[in-house]
Amino acid sequence: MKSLYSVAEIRSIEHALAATLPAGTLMRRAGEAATSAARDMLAGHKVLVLAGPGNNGSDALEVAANLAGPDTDAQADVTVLYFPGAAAPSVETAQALARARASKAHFAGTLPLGRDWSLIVDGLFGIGLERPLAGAMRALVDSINELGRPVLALDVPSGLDADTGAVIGPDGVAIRATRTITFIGDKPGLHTFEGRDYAGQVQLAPLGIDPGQRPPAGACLNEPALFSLHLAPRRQNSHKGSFGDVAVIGGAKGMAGAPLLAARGALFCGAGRVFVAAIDPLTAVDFAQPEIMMRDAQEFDSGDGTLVIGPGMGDSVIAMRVLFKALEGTAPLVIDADALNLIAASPDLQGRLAQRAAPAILTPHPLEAARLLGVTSSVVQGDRLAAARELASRLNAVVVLKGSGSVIANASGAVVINPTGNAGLATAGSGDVLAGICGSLLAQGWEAWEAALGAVWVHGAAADRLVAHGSGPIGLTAGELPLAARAVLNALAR
Ligand SMILES: NC(=O)C1=CN([C@@H]2O[C@H](COP(=O)(O)OP(=O)(O)OC[C@H]3O[C@@H](n4cnc5c(N)ncnc54)[C@H](O)[C@@H]3O)[C@@H](O)[C@H]2O)[C@@H](O)CC1
Ligand SMILES: Nc1ncnc2c1ncn2[C@@H]1O[C@H](COP(=O)(O)OP(=O)(O)O)[C@@H](O)[C@H]1O
Ligand SMILES: [K+]
Repeated sequence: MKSLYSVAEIRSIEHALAATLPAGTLMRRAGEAATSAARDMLAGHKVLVLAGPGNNGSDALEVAANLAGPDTDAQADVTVLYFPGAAAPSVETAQALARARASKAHFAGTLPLGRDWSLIVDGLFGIGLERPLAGAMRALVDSINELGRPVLALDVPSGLDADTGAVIGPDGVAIRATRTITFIGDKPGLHTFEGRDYAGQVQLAPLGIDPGQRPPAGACLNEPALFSLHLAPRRQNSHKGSFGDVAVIGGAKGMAGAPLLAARGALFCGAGRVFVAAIDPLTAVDFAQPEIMMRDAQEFDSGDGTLVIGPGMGDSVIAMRVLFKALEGTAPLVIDADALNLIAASPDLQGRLAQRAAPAILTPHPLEAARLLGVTSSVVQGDRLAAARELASRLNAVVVLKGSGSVIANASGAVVINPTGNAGLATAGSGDVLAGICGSLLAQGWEAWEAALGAVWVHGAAADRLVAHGSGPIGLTAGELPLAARAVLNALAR
């Protein structure tokens, strides 16, 4: 399992280890691991090392000392910008500082201009960041980001909250890294919200601590192992009834495309039969996808099939009535888009949803999640893990909080962050396709938790596959996702 540790969890691991390891051991190991990552990235010899007042700065000073070396033929020409704190440095920091000063590294007072840095090492702040970067430090971070040179961040890009992936603000700044080498355990903030943009490629350096010495983490990264129990090649002796029915309920006037996209997501990920039950039926057949059966939502009886409710559904009286009926019934549900907004506006519907025994997956984007929680979308984005956890527990459902690094949570408090997908998905209709894939996996007998994890993984990997083949991220369309998702799912099942 790819565990993700909160700052509090890292601190408690650190606390437990302090009793067993000689002082400074972890800092030296962090310095060595980061030095080797820096050497790996270094194409040239001019290195700028930014060292802050805490232990993140000590790690950086270790890197500076290692890269510059005491000998004249050391490979790197290292410049250090060191920011001592108001308090006296710790014994470890003082040792790292003495090592760096004894090396060939130059200490500068301000950012030297006109130097073509081969690599910048960011050791300003790690998990000890307490407030937004201000003054000279803020200006320095702006200048570093403008240089556009390769940056290796130590532990966490400075300015980023390791728990939430938010740049500490308001109107905050953070180092934009090419790569982040993170120590002891990986951290959620590197993988969601702004974290993916600021951390770049994430590398874990466990510092010699074996996983058995670490307590279970509160979150983890999504990976096929988490849903592989449902991945299997199809039996030859199967028929369409073996793979379930999905009915997508939605499609108010002017929004017919949304349920069709969801239906295609469901069809191409293997549901046996797929229906669109439209609020305002416009067409008897989808000529581009004649396999999809078109029905009128008011007359439709889904039997024991899976319902995907909400895409393009609107907020009419008919939409409300159909949603009420779905919540009263016992069908497995995927609840998306307008259906989420209707539920957000009705404490009665929220109560009914929470009381249901049948599985439900909710797929809100941040604004929909905010409406459900009665807060603003910036509050949701400010702590995506907490928001997803809270919604799952309040509404007794599996929740997929969408966006860069989608967060999947369940009512028992499990939280997973999805690493697949890219900004090509920031296009109308891609969420509809995701809802359809969720419904498809539910209809094929997957448990709600694994269906959500599998669908989010496959949906993101489909977008990654399209980008790898040149179809995006700019201009990627939601309609291209179902075919790519099919390829990803079949590859996984093999
Ligand atoms: N947890 C561990 O066991 C290990 C931690 N290590 C390093 O230690 C780091 C944590 O060290 P610290 O707890 O000293 O924290 P940091 O080095 O992240 O920063 C804390 C210091 O910065 C000050 N500060 C915080 N925000 C500020 C701001 N916005 N402007 C100005 N000053 C600010 C604090 O008052 C404090 O002096 C980790 O990120 C990692 O790099 C590694 O050496 C390996 C082992
Ligand atoms: N920048 C991004 N990086 C990764 N995934 C993204 C990004 N932007 C959007 N997505 C994904 O695309 C989908 C968009 O869904 P949604 O916002 O509901 O759009 P729509 O309602 O138009 O279909 C979600 O699965 C979301 O996680
Ligand atoms: K840092």
